[in-house]
Amino acid sequence: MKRLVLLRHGESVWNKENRFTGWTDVDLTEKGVQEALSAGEQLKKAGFRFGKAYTSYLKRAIKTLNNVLDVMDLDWIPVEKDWRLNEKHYGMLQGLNKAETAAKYGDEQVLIWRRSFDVPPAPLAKDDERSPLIDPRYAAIDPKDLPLTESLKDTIHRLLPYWNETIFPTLKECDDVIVTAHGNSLRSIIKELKGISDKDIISLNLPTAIPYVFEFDDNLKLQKDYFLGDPEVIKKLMEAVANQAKGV
Ligand SMILES: O=C(O)[C@@H](CO)OP(=O)(O)O
Repeated sequence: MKRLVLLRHGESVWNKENRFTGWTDVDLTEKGVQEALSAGEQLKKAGFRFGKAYTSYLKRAIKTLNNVLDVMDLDWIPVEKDWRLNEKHYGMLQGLNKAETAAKYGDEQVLIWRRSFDVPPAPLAKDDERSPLIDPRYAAIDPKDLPLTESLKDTIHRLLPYWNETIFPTLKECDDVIVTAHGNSLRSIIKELKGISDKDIISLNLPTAIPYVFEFDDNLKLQKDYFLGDPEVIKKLMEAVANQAKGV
């Protein structure tokens, strides 16, 4: 049996402040660190032995992974960081409070920006100080590939080649693989793995730091998928994510 774990980072400072984050490189809160540590404990208890890990270029995902691997005494395993696992770029919404934005533009418009398949928020200006085009960490990447805003469709477009060519084939060599990333970059992978339609993906909301396990047979055919933890608690956490952008 082969197992893939998808893990959204623990609570970040901007999750706590209920702000759109996207590519902004905010840190974990103390609660976020604790969430990551308890995800590590759960994974250890469930007998995972990761052979390889993948994460994004953003510290909330990187530090979540480091905390998980530390608890599991797996700090030594190869870790690959890639910008294509970054969160969906939220354009001009980055930094804004979600509930205030919903109060201003309406719940429905904000739901479209957050969860519609192909409607991106307004883009950052090219010379905005937050633009990835002037951030040294993306200097080696072709500027035409760097987003100033994204819809989920755009996130999938940049992530899927990396998923298909690099992450997924790792399961041929390693029985257990972990990916720590972000709500929407992970929704992109889940959509692909489970064949979820463009319409149905709208209602999938991922809670922070709850391991989502995918089991495959030796031919890498998906057998089952499940979250580690109490289903009732997880359902409530998912609803809370969905409700973050209700107008105040
Ligand atoms: O702000 C963000 O970058 C994401 C994830 O936290 O938010 P949302 O759930 O609204 O897509």
